[in-house]
Amino acid sequence: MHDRFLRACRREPTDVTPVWFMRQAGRYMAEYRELRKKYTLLEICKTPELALEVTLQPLRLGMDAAILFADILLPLEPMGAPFEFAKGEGPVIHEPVRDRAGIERLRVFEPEEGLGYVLDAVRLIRKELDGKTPLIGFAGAPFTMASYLVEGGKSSDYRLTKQLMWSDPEAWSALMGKISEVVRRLLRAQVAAGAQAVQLFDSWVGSLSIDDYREHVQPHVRHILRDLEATGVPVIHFGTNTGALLEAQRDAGGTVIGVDWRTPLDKAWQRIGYDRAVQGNLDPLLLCAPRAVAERRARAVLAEAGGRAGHIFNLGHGIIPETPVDTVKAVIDLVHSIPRASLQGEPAR
Ligand SMILES: Cc1c2[nH]c(c1CCC(=O)O)Cc1[nH]c(c(CCC(=O)O)c1C)Cc1[nH]c(c(CCC(=O)O)c1C)Cc1[nH]c(c(C)c1CCC(=O)O)C2
Repeated sequence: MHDRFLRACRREPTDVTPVWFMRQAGRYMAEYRELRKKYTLLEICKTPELALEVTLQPLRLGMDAAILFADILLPLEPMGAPFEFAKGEGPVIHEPVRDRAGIERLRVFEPEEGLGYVLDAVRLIRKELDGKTPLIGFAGAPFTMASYLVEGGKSSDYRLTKQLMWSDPEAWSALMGKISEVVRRLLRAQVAAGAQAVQLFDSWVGSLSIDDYREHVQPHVRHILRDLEATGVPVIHFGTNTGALLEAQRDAGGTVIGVDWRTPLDKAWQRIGYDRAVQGNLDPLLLCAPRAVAERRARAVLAEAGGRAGHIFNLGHGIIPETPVDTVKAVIDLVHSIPRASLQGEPAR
């Protein structure tokens, strides 16, 4: 069993630092682009054999974990808010939810009924990986999901989302409550189907002040994470632009806290506390820099982690489509070439 990743989640010592990348499956890989000529993104997500194929594609580069191929928006359809991935625009939610009536209509569904195909994919991938590489399941966190539901798609300032949050806190709380329960059940179901770790993506939560996070978001995230921690499976709690929120995110829960590249990893870990594992935090754009630069910065991330048990090397956000595969492979090889013990006591900067 290839268990570096799971050991690091539990802060147990490993030979070298485990590494995987958010969005490690996707358009930067020729195999993926080839498959996308024949199928839409949703068709791939809804066909377990195709989701399996795409999940496995990046593993030839040597990652220490696989991540289920799916999307954080998939629960919106069974909740009663269908959407599509429109060419060039990203996700489009057909009827955005902006008032009490819309929130009341949203359904809290049973994952085996509403998202059976995702759970079938988890079972199929687990069987195929046969214990060799651990499988990470995932879901979107309530604020990030709500931002798509309310805005109707991507947004630069989350104006409508914040307006709802401030103008009708009761309705906001009902919305967040429904999404959290959907996400809690979905992650529980993924664990029951065989996911060996789960990650909660709160990609856009960094747009909030600490006060708004604590008042309007943290209780809902806690509802999910406390319950998942009780399964004994590691839970990764991730967001971007979260330099001001790290302690509050830690308080909401998570075995592993994801850190983006704007906060140096040594400083972040000190603030989070060494009783949690950390994941991160190379700037994903560095994978598009000259290889020597990418490698130098990757070494700096490892030095900041200081060889402490409980660091999972990753990017601070997802791989972008323009990334050269060779650089991805070079960084994975570099991380795997450095014994963890040799990093101990090395000055970080
Ligand atoms: C915000 C968010 C979404 N989806 C996701 C997030 C959180 C992580 C993050 O912040 O990047 C998470 C996600 N989406 C996808 C995965 C698969 C697993 C992986 O390899 O990491 C994961 C973990 C597939 C996907 N989901 C999507 C792609 C794009 C590829 C395609 O169109 O084929 C992939 C591989 C589409 C997607 N999905 C989403 C958007 C905004 C878009 C369109 C923007 C874009 O084109 O990149 C919502």
